[in-house]
Amino acid sequence: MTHQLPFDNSYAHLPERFYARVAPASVRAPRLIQVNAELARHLGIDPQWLSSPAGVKMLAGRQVPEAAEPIAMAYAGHQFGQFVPQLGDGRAVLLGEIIDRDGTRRDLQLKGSGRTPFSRGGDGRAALGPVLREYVVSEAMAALGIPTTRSLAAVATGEEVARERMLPGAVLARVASSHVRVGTFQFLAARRDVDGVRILANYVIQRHYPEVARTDRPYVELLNRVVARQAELVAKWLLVGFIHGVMNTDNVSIAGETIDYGPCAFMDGYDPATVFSSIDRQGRYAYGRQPGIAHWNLTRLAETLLPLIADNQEEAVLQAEEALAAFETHFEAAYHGGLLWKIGLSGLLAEDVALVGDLLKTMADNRADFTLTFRRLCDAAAGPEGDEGVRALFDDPAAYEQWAVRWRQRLQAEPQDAVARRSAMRTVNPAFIPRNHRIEAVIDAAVERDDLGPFDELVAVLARPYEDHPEFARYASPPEPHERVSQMFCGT
Ligand SMILES: Nc1ncnc2c1ncn2[C@@H]1O[C@H](COP(=O)(O)OP(=O)(O)OP(=O)(O)O)[C@@H](O)[C@H]1O
Repeated sequence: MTHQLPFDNSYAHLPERFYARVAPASVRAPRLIQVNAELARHLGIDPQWLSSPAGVKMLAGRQVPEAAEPIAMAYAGHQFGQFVPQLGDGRAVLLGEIIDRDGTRRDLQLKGSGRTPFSRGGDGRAALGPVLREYVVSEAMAALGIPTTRSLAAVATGEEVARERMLPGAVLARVASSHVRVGTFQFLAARRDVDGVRILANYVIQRHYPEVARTDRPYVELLNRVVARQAELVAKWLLVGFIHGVMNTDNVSIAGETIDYGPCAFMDGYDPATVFSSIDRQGRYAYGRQPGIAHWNLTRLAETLLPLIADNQEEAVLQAEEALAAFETHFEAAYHGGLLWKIGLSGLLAEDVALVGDLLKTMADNRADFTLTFRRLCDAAAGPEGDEGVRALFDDPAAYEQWAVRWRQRLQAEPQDAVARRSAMRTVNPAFIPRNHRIEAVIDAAVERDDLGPFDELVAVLARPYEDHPEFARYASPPEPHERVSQMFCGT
């Protein structure tokens, strides 16, 4: 373990037009909120050092480590369908890259660490609430097995930020397999910088998809890989009831990780039209629209790659369209396959898609809690004595019972030991998700009472989401009517 961070940087050596060199702003009185010790060790960083005054200074941007080459990355993006040619890290600084224990290159970025040349009118800061939200949800996603950026640490800055009112400020140390976004390609393409797009594409291939370098059509193969990863990612979101909330092209990671936990939320009662973001008035990013939006975003990526795919425009378009068309196949396979696992089936028969579709429809009609329904189905799969728990989640219990008759018949066609089936189902149906009302309570305690106890506890519960923790059963429950959070502000 070294006290010097083992940086090994690559992005900062790309052409200077891809980013701006910056220094994180110094903050007055940094105070550690949390260090993710396991992740630190995985990166070869001593968690004790990271928690020490020297480590906290680094996390707060007060002391830049020797081998760091801090930069703010440039990017553009379609925000709610509107193209903005110049966004970029307005409040984030990429300190450098670290090769982790598995040999994977990871970015270490400070989010909320001050103004950069891309800040536009913003203050470059982050408020404590959104930092805690991103920490909780990104770590929960990782524990659920969903590709995501990670949270290495959070520090309070001891300074206030001006939002709808004055709020305590914080910085999040975020780790990602890279921060290259669809918007990074768009930034270069919008400037007709084909050479830049090629350099970026080659960089991404080398970093994330080295296998395509040896193919005859590396750029269309790159598109194929990104399409497949995004399709699988969105399927995984749907399978746990996750709503990203702000699927702008600047929030689509080329590496296929979930990035930017702004107005995100997990559904309680199942309803595919659910929207949480207060600024998403049209429901553009509703739960059920996420696959279509992902495809739309990937089409924007494809447009930037056309000049690299083929000299002949028509030929390039044909190849790109073929790559984009594969989205649906990847998505359907991942989504339907995942749903079947969730109801205890591994083979796919023709009628299975309808069977699981009817369950979802019944859940929607009855506003059944998404997470609890599937978790309790694990017990019901072991025998009808488990039905009671599921039935109780439906306004009309008979609707569930009718479905369960068909389900049991279908289960019999795939004989399996009841205990084994229940155990297998419990590995894909979490008991704990970061429910919105719980996150709000954590933020409220931290911001209003300077009490981080609820945050620590929630992070600990969500680290093992597939296990029962009877002492934390209250975290598994949906909100009571008075606890329900129906809207999320983009609150930054
Ligand atoms: N307080 C702020 N000061 C300066 N720029 C900001 C601020 N808040 C957001 N931005 C910039 O506005 C754009 C959109 O913000 P958004 O909230 O989607 O991103 P973010 O949460 O800051 O970053 P990321 O996507 O890296 O998680 C980004 O370019 C971001 O850097």
